[in-house]
Amino acid sequence: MILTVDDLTVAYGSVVAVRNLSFGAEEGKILSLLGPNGAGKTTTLMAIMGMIPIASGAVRLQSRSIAGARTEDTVRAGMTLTPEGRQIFASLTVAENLILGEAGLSGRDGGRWTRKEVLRTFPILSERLNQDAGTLSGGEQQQLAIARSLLSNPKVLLLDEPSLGLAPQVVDLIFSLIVQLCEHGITVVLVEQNAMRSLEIAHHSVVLSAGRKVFDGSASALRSSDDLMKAYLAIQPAGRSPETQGG
Ligand SMILES: Nc1ncnc2c1ncn2[C@@H]1O[C@H](COP(=O)(O)OP(=O)(O)OP(=O)(O)O)[C@@H](O)[C@H]1O
Repeated sequence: MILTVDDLTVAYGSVVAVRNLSFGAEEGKILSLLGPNGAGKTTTLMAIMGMIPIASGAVRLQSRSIAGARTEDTVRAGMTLTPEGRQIFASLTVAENLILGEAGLSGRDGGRWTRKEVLRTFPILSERLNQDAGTLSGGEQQQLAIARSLLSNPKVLLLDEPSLGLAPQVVDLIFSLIVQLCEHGITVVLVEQNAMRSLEIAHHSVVLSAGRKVFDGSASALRSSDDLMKAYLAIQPAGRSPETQGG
């Protein structure tokens, strides 16, 4: 396992959002982290990135303990989060947003994901380099957000709701890009409200409900369990359309 989370508990004051969560992400694979609204998915991603404190538990990236590490050190160690809502700088150009993605990483060994390589993977960004990021479409902004994350050359990329609010054909593009990243050897932890689509590309899945793990197994096993799909992802056996919302 390239990323191991062991007995993680995270609380906001007296509200325990994630309780005794353990899971592992296998190198070069896609892990789909699912669950209804408020299940604790975003909290999990932020806690393992060191963006919010953890109450207890261990997090290891390539066997190295990163629990409690500063986010920038975790990024340097090889794990990056593309947050929900993209959080690009709207009033800066695409090029400036990419430069910020590279900032602070000087001194790190060069990796595959140079700006040139990123622009090759996301060609639309090449055409938009001098445009303010705020003028991009939702799908283009999401590509910019992922591109910026890639510039830190992550071994593990955490993606929080990358398809949120995008038109169906743009969702297709984003999902195919995620598969491409995986083919380049990047381990992806994918939080998605579009549970069915996510399970189509994922190898493994972990399902949370009210902060606790209720499933940990292959994506195909989850897809074929009508009971789990219905109970935790609100997907009826007869209604398994790609548009079904999964939390
Ligand atoms: N900043 C915060 N302060 C207090 N409670 C919070 C905070 N952020 C999240 N929570 C609570 O923690 C729990 C888990 O929230 P989280 O956002 O991690 O869930 P989620 O699975 O990502 O949900 P969603 O699909 O709605 O994004 C929820 O009960 C939520 O209300």
